[in-house]
Amino acid sequence: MVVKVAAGIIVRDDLVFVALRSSEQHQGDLWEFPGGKCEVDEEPAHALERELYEECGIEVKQCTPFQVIRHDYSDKSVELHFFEVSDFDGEPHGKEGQPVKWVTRPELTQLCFPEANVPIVEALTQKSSL
Ligand SMILES: Nc1nc2c([nH]c(=O)n2[C@@H]2O[C@H](COP(=O)(O)OP(=O)(O)OP(=O)(O)O)[C@@H](O)[C@H]2O)c(=O)[nH]1
Ligand SMILES: [Mg+2]
Repeated sequence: MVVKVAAGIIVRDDLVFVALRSSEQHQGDLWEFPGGKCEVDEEPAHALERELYEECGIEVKQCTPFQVIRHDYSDKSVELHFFEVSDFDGEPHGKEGQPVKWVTRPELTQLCFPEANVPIVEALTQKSSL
């Protein structure tokens, strides 16, 4: 079974917002682009809006599909729908108590992300992206 996930690359002033996954979560203690699992029959864009409100307290106003990545972890297969979120209401924060930060795109390469995110970090650190 493949788990469908929506995740948001929240961008403002050329900074990107990232959050730390808790140690209890799958791929714990790694940085992530906030988001979560789609519910049954839920469109990824809808899941994105719901999850970013739940986890970061923002209302998405503008988002663009960025990349879809299918990845098999040893314990789980995921299909990650990444979106660029370029406009939103509210100030993103760790609404569930998770550590968060804004980083420059080059700084993304210094952080540990789940394996599935490697192509995303590469795309974001290429000069012409976003
Ligand atoms: N949100 C998010 N999940 C990611 C990323 N990369 C990645 O492999 N995942 C995987 O996608 C899956 C779903 O994410 P999630 O744990 O955030 O789901 P959720 O918010 O619904 O969480 P919950 O099950 O704790 O309620 C996890 O297996 C996680 O390891 C990422 O950048 N952001
Ligand atoms: Mg989540």
